[in-house]
Amino acid sequence: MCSSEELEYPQKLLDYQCGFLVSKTMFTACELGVFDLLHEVQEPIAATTIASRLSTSVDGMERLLDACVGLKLLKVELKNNEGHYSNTDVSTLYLVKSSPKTLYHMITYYSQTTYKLWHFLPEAIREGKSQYERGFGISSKEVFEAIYRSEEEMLKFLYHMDTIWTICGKDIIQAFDLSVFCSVYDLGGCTGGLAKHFVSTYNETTVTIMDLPSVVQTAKKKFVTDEEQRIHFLEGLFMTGQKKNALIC
Ligand SMILES: C[S@@+](CC[C@H](N)C(=O)[O-])C[C@H]1O[C@@H](n2cnc3c(N)ncnc32)[C@H](O)[C@@H]1O
Repeated sequence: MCSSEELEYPQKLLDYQCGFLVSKTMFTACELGVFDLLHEVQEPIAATTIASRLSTSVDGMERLLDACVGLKLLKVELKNNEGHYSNTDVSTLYLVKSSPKTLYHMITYYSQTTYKLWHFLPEAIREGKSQYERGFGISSKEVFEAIYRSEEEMLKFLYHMDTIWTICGKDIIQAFDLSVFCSVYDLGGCTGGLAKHFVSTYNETTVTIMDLPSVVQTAKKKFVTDEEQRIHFLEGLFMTGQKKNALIC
């Protein structure tokens, strides 16, 4: 049932209609390095300075900064009649690239990959298939071949996946009592985001991550340190219909 307010004024629909404008404003500020610069300078600075440091137009930057103030991603104060901008506490924690809790990698993935693919949502619904071919010129039937179309793209995806666990991993692990399991296999365990929370919550548990060889090699190099000794890796393929590796859990 709709409320009479909703029938009088379609606020929800207007919000849905404009949702992508909000997303793209935050994505753009992240990608251009606005939050990183403001974190680096550690004091409120004018739009002209920000535009010059980030090599953008002044007019465009002023509009972006004011939109970010409206979205509460930035703060502004007047000094000599000129707006000076700084990060909010939330932006410092989640939007600055160097923060341990940064969403930067997930945001840039959404901006550069997910956003582009969602442009073809009508085609995806009509055809019932992913739109990597239209979006990125990759015709593979295997979606992970498209996602991992280059080493650079694979790394971007892995950082994107890892970010999710830095935000909600602890809550997910603590939502269940998993203490009875001393040996855990994480199929498609990727960078070990879940595994790290597992071994830090349960002192006796070992986790074996099974993933594609290239992913395992990158995870070992860039995401899991030697100190995390209770995390092991297994290279292989699952669900391909090919009997390349037997996996017994
Ligand atoms: C959506 S990601 C999820 C990653 C991880 N479970 C997480 O939550 O962060 C799916 C994972 O499955 C892996 N994967 C996809 N197809 C695979 C296959 N045929 N064999 C092994 N791993 C595969 C990918 O490399 C990726 O790490």
